[in-house]
Amino acid sequence: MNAALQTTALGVVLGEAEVLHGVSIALPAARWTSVVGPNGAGKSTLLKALAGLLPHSGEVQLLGRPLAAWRGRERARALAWLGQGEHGADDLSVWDVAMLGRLPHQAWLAQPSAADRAAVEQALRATQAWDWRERALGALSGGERQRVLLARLLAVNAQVLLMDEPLANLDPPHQADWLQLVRGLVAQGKTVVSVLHEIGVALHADRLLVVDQGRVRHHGACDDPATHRALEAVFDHRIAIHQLNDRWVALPV
Ligand SMILES: Nc1ncnc2c1ncn2[C@@H]1O[C@H](COP(=O)(O)OP(=O)(O)OP(=O)(O)O)[C@@H](O)[C@H]1O
Repeated sequence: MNAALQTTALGVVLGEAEVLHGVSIALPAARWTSVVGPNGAGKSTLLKALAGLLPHSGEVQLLGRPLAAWRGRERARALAWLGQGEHGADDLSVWDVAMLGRLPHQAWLAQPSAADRAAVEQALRATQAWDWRERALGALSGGERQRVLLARLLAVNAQVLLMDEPLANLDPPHQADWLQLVRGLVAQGKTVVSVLHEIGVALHADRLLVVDQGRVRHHGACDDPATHRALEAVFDHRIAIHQLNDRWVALPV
Protein backbone atom coordinates (compact mmCIF):
# COMPACT_ATOMS: atom_id res chain seq x y z
CA MET A 1 0.00 0.00 0.00
CA ASN A 2 1.17 3.49 -0.85
CA ALA A 3 0.70 5.54 2.35
CA ALA A 4 0.04 9.28 2.16
CA LEU A 5 0.50 9.61 5.92
CA GLN A 6 2.27 7.21 8.21
CA THR A 7 3.03 7.40 11.92
CA THR A 8 5.37 5.36 14.05
CA ALA A 9 4.90 5.37 17.84
CA LEU A 10 3.31 8.82 17.65
CA GLY A 11 2.83 10.33 21.11
CA VAL A 12 1.44 13.72 22.15
CA VAL A 13 1.45 15.31 25.61
CA LEU A 14 -0.78 18.36 26.20
CA GLY A 15 -0.21 20.16 29.48
CA GLU A 16 0.23 17.36 32.00
CA ALA A 17 -1.82 14.87 30.01
CA GLU A 18 -0.54 12.17 27.67
CA VAL A 19 -3.22 12.41 25.00
CA LEU A 20 -1.88 10.06 22.30
CA HIS A 21 -0.06 6.87 23.20
CA GLY A 22 2.25 5.38 20.60
CA VAL A 23 -0.02 5.50 17.54
CA SER A 24 1.33 3.61 14.51
CA ILE A 25 -0.85 3.86 11.42
CA ALA A 26 -0.56 4.05 7.66
CA LEU A 27 -3.28 5.96 5.81
CA PRO A 28 -3.51 4.97 2.15
CA ALA A 29 -3.00 7.51 -0.62
CA ALA A 30 -5.89 8.38 -2.93
CA ARG A 31 -8.40 7.17 -0.35
CA TRP A 32 -10.74 8.79 2.15
CA THR A 33 -10.15 7.82 5.78
CA SER A 34 -12.56 8.89 8.51
CA VAL A 35 -11.47 9.16 12.12
CA VAL A 36 -14.22 8.44 14.65
CA GLY A 37 -14.50 7.88 18.38
CA PRO A 38 -16.03 9.31 21.55
CA ASN A 39 -15.56 12.86 22.83
CA GLY A 40 -12.07 13.40 24.17
CA ALA A 41 -10.70 10.28 22.41
CA GLY A 42 -7.82 12.23 20.84
CA LYS A 43 -9.16 12.55 17.26
CA SER A 44 -8.40 16.27 16.84
CA THR A 45 -5.05 15.82 18.51
CA LEU A 46 -4.18 13.03 16.07
CA LEU A 47 -5.21 15.15 13.09
CA LYS A 48 -3.18 18.12 14.33
CA ALA A 49 -0.14 15.92 14.90
CA LEU A 50 -0.53 14.52 11.36
CA ALA A 51 -0.56 18.11 10.09
CA GLY A 52 2.62 18.90 12.03
CA LEU A 53 0.79 21.41 14.22
CA LEU A 54 1.74 19.83 17.57
CA PRO A 55 5.01 18.81 19.19
CA HIS A 56 5.11 15.02 19.31
CA SER A 57 7.30 12.02 19.96
CA GLY A 58 7.70 9.27 17.38
CA GLU A 59 7.56 10.00 13.67
CA VAL A 60 5.05 11.26 11.11
CA GLN A 61 5.72 10.77 7.42
CA LEU A 62 3.94 12.76 4.73
CA LEU A 63 4.08 11.26 1.25
CA GLY A 64 7.01 9.08 2.25
CA ARG A 65 9.14 11.79 3.90
CA PRO A 66 9.37 12.71 7.60
CA LEU A 67 7.43 15.91 8.33
CA ALA A 68 10.58 17.55 9.63
CA ALA A 69 12.31 17.00 6.28
CA TRP A 70 9.78 19.18 4.43
CA ARG A 71 10.36 22.89 3.88
CA GLY A 72 7.51 24.96 5.34
CA ARG A 73 5.97 26.29 2.11
CA GLU A 74 6.47 23.04 0.29
CA ARG A 75 4.63 21.18 3.04
CA ALA A 76 1.87 23.80 3.09
CA ARG A 77 1.32 23.16 -0.62
CA ALA A 78 1.19 19.38 -0.11
CA LEU A 79 -1.05 19.28 2.96
CA ALA A 80 -4.14 21.45 3.53
CA TRP A 81 -5.86 21.82 6.85
CA LEU A 82 -9.39 22.72 8.02
CA GLY A 83 -9.56 23.07 11.80
CA GLN A 84 -12.49 22.69 14.15
CA GLY A 85 -14.43 25.90 14.87
CA GLU A 86 -11.76 28.20 13.45
CA HIS A 87 -11.95 31.79 14.69
CA GLY A 88 -10.49 35.03 13.46
CA ALA A 89 -10.42 36.67 10.03
CA ASP A 90 -13.98 37.95 10.56
CA ASP A 91 -13.17 41.32 8.94
CA LEU A 92 -11.78 39.74 5.79
CA SER A 93 -13.95 39.30 2.74
CA VAL A 94 -14.92 35.79 1.68
CA TRP A 95 -12.68 36.19 -1.38
CA ASP A 96 -9.68 37.16 0.76
CA VAL A 97 -10.27 34.26 3.18
CA ALA A 98 -10.28 31.78 0.29
CA MET A 99 -7.16 33.51 -1.12
CA LEU A 100 -5.34 32.67 2.15
CA GLY A 101 -5.30 29.11 0.82
CA ARG A 102 -3.02 30.34 -1.97
CA LEU A 103 -0.36 31.79 0.36
CA PRO A 104 1.95 28.76 0.05
CA HIS A 105 1.96 29.31 -3.72
CA GLN A 106 2.77 33.03 -3.63
CA ALA A 107 6.04 34.90 -3.35
CA TRP A 108 6.30 37.15 -0.27
CA LEU A 109 3.96 40.17 -0.69
CA ALA A 110 3.33 39.31 -4.34
CA GLN A 111 -0.05 40.05 -5.94
CA PRO A 112 -2.19 36.97 -6.59
CA SER A 113 -1.50 35.48 -10.01
CA ALA A 114 -4.15 34.51 -12.56
CA ALA A 115 -3.70 30.90 -11.39
CA ASP A 116 -4.36 31.98 -7.77
CA ARG A 117 -7.52 33.82 -8.78
CA ALA A 118 -8.73 30.89 -10.87
CA ALA A 119 -8.13 28.44 -7.99
CA VAL A 120 -10.04 30.68 -5.56
CA GLU A 121 -12.97 31.10 -7.95
CA GLN A 122 -13.13 27.36 -8.56
CA ALA A 123 -13.03 26.63 -4.81
CA LEU A 124 -15.73 29.20 -3.96
CA ARG A 125 -17.95 27.86 -6.71
CA ALA A 126 -17.37 24.26 -5.55
CA THR A 127 -18.72 25.10 -2.09
CA GLN A 128 -21.41 27.44 -3.46
CA ALA A 129 -19.86 30.41 -1.68
CA TRP A 130 -19.08 32.42 -4.82
CA ASP A 131 -22.09 34.75 -4.46
CA TRP A 132 -20.82 35.97 -1.07
CA ARG A 133 -17.29 36.76 -2.25
CA GLU A 134 -17.54 40.46 -1.32
CA ARG A 135 -19.15 39.89 2.09
CA ALA A 136 -17.21 39.82 5.35
CA LEU A 137 -16.65 36.37 6.82
CA GLY A 138 -18.03 37.61 10.15
CA ALA A 139 -21.38 38.47 8.53
CA LEU A 140 -22.10 34.88 7.49
CA SER A 141 -24.06 32.16 9.26
CA GLY A 142 -22.22 29.20 10.81
CA GLY A 143 -22.85 26.91 7.84
CA GLU A 144 -22.00 29.61 5.28
CA ARG A 145 -18.78 30.32 7.12
CA GLN A 146 -17.88 26.64 7.13
CA ARG A 147 -18.32 26.51 3.34
CA VAL A 148 -15.93 29.45 2.94
CA LEU A 149 -13.32 27.75 5.14
CA LEU A 150 -13.80 24.62 3.06
CA ALA A 151 -13.16 26.73 -0.06
CA ARG A 152 -9.94 28.04 1.51
CA LEU A 153 -8.83 24.43 2.01
CA LEU A 154 -9.71 23.50 -1.59
CA ALA A 155 -7.91 26.56 -2.97
CA VAL A 156 -4.60 25.16 -1.68
CA ASN A 157 -4.96 22.40 -4.26
CA ALA A 158 -2.99 20.10 -1.94
CA GLN A 159 -2.39 16.40 -2.41
CA VAL A 160 -3.46 15.59 1.17
CA LEU A 161 -6.47 17.25 2.85
CA LEU A 162 -7.12 17.02 6.59
CA MET A 163 -10.51 18.17 7.90
CA ASP A 164 -11.64 18.30 11.51
CA GLU A 165 -15.44 18.12 11.73
CA PRO A 166 -15.99 19.56 8.25
CA LEU A 167 -19.77 19.03 8.48
CA ALA A 168 -20.17 21.35 11.49
CA ASN A 169 -23.21 23.57 10.86
CA LEU A 170 -23.84 22.19 7.37
CA ASP A 171 -27.45 21.37 6.52
CA PRO A 172 -28.24 17.94 4.98
CA PRO A 173 -28.03 19.08 1.31
CA HIS A 174 -24.64 20.66 1.93
CA GLN A 175 -23.50 17.56 3.81
CA ALA A 176 -24.42 15.57 0.70
CA ASP A 177 -22.49 18.10 -1.43
CA TRP A 178 -19.47 17.65 0.82
CA LEU A 179 -19.66 13.88 0.30
CA GLN A 180 -19.66 14.37 -3.47
CA LEU A 181 -16.79 16.81 -3.21
CA VAL A 182 -14.70 14.31 -1.24
CA ARG A 183 -15.49 11.56 -3.72
CA GLY A 184 -14.37 13.85 -6.53
CA LEU A 185 -11.11 14.70 -4.74
CA VAL A 186 -10.34 11.02 -4.14
CA ALA A 187 -11.15 10.22 -7.78
CA GLN A 188 -8.48 12.80 -8.72
CA GLY A 189 -5.97 10.90 -6.58
CA LYS A 190 -6.10 13.13 -3.50
CA THR A 191 -6.04 11.77 0.04
CA VAL A 192 -8.71 12.94 2.48
CA VAL A 193 -8.65 12.40 6.24
CA SER A 194 -11.68 13.68 8.16
CA VAL A 195 -12.68 13.63 11.81
CA LEU A 196 -16.43 13.09 11.87
CA HIS A 197 -19.10 12.71 14.53
CA GLU A 198 -21.70 11.88 11.88
CA ILE A 199 -21.12 8.11 11.91
CA GLY A 200 -23.52 7.55 9.00
CA VAL A 201 -21.42 9.88 6.82
CA ALA A 202 -18.14 8.51 8.16
CA LEU A 203 -19.23 5.04 7.01
CA HIS A 204 -19.20 6.29 3.40
CA ALA A 205 -15.41 6.59 3.60
CA ASP A 206 -13.02 3.95 2.28
CA ARG A 207 -11.37 3.37 5.65
CA LEU A 208 -12.37 3.97 9.25
CA LEU A 209 -9.93 4.71 12.04
CA VAL A 210 -11.58 4.07 15.40
CA VAL A 211 -9.89 6.00 18.21
CA ASP A 212 -10.48 5.83 21.96
CA GLN A 213 -8.49 7.04 24.95
CA GLY A 214 -5.57 8.13 22.82
CA ARG A 215 -5.18 4.80 21.04
CA VAL A 216 -6.28 3.38 17.70
CA ARG A 217 -8.74 0.60 18.51
CA HIS A 218 -9.34 -0.45 14.92
CA HIS A 219 -8.39 0.52 11.38
CA GLY A 220 -10.33 -1.17 8.63
CA ALA A 221 -12.60 -0.94 5.62
CA CYS A 222 -15.96 0.72 6.17
CA ASP A 223 -17.87 -2.30 4.87
CA ASP A 224 -16.02 -4.80 7.06
CA PRO A 225 -18.19 -6.27 9.84
CA ALA A 226 -15.13 -6.16 12.15
CA THR A 227 -15.05 -2.37 11.69
CA HIS A 228 -18.74 -2.16 12.60
CA ARG A 229 -18.22 -4.25 15.75
CA ALA A 230 -15.26 -2.03 16.78
CA LEU A 231 -17.39 1.05 16.24
CA GLU A 232 -20.25 -0.31 18.34
CA ALA A 233 -17.83 -1.31 21.12
CA VAL A 234 -16.10 2.07 21.29
CA PHE A 235 -19.49 3.75 21.75
CA ASP A 236 -20.41 1.28 24.54
CA HIS A 237 -22.93 -0.49 22.28
CA ARG A 238 -25.16 2.59 22.38
CA ILE A 239 -25.24 2.48 18.56
CA ALA A 240 -25.74 -0.41 16.14
CA ILE A 241 -24.64 -0.50 12.50
CA HIS A 242 -27.31 -1.65 10.05
CA GLN A 243 -27.37 -2.12 6.31
CA LEU A 244 -29.88 -0.01 4.40
CA ASN A 245 -29.94 -0.81 0.68
CA ASP A 246 -26.26 -0.58 -0.27
CA ARG A 247 -25.25 1.67 2.64
CA TRP A 248 -24.43 1.43 6.31
CA VAL A 249 -26.23 3.48 8.92
CA ALA A 250 -25.66 3.91 12.66
CA LEU A 251 -28.80 3.87 14.79
CA PRO A 252 -29.08 4.53 18.52
CA VAL A 253 -29.79 1.40 20.54
N1 LIG B 1 -4.28 21.92 25.93
C1 LIG B 1 -4.66 20.80 26.55
N2 LIG B 1 -4.18 20.46 27.77
C2 LIG B 1 -4.52 19.33 28.39
N3 LIG B 1 -5.38 18.43 27.85
C3 LIG B 1 -5.90 18.70 26.64
C4 LIG B 1 -5.57 19.89 25.93
N4 LIG B 1 -6.23 19.87 24.75
C5 LIG B 1 -6.96 18.73 24.75
N5 LIG B 1 -6.77 18.03 25.87
C6 LIG B 1 -7.37 16.73 26.23
O1 LIG B 1 -6.93 15.78 25.30
C7 LIG B 1 -7.96 14.82 25.07
C8 LIG B 1 -8.18 14.65 23.59
O2 LIG B 1 -8.70 15.85 23.04
P1 LIG B 1 -9.14 15.92 21.51
O3 LIG B 1 -9.60 17.33 21.26
O4 LIG B 1 -8.06 15.40 20.66
O5 LIG B 1 -10.36 14.90 21.51
P2 LIG B 1 -11.45 14.60 20.37
O6 LIG B 1 -11.47 13.12 20.20
O7 LIG B 1 -11.17 15.41 19.16
O8 LIG B 1 -12.76 15.07 21.10
P3 LIG B 1 -14.18 15.70 20.60
O9 LIG B 1 -14.91 14.60 19.92
O10 LIG B 1 -14.81 16.07 21.88
O11 LIG B 1 -13.86 16.87 19.70
C9 LIG B 1 -9.18 15.31 25.84
O12 LIG B 1 -9.30 14.58 27.02
C10 LIG B 1 -8.88 16.76 26.11
O13 LIG B 1 -9.47 17.17 27.33
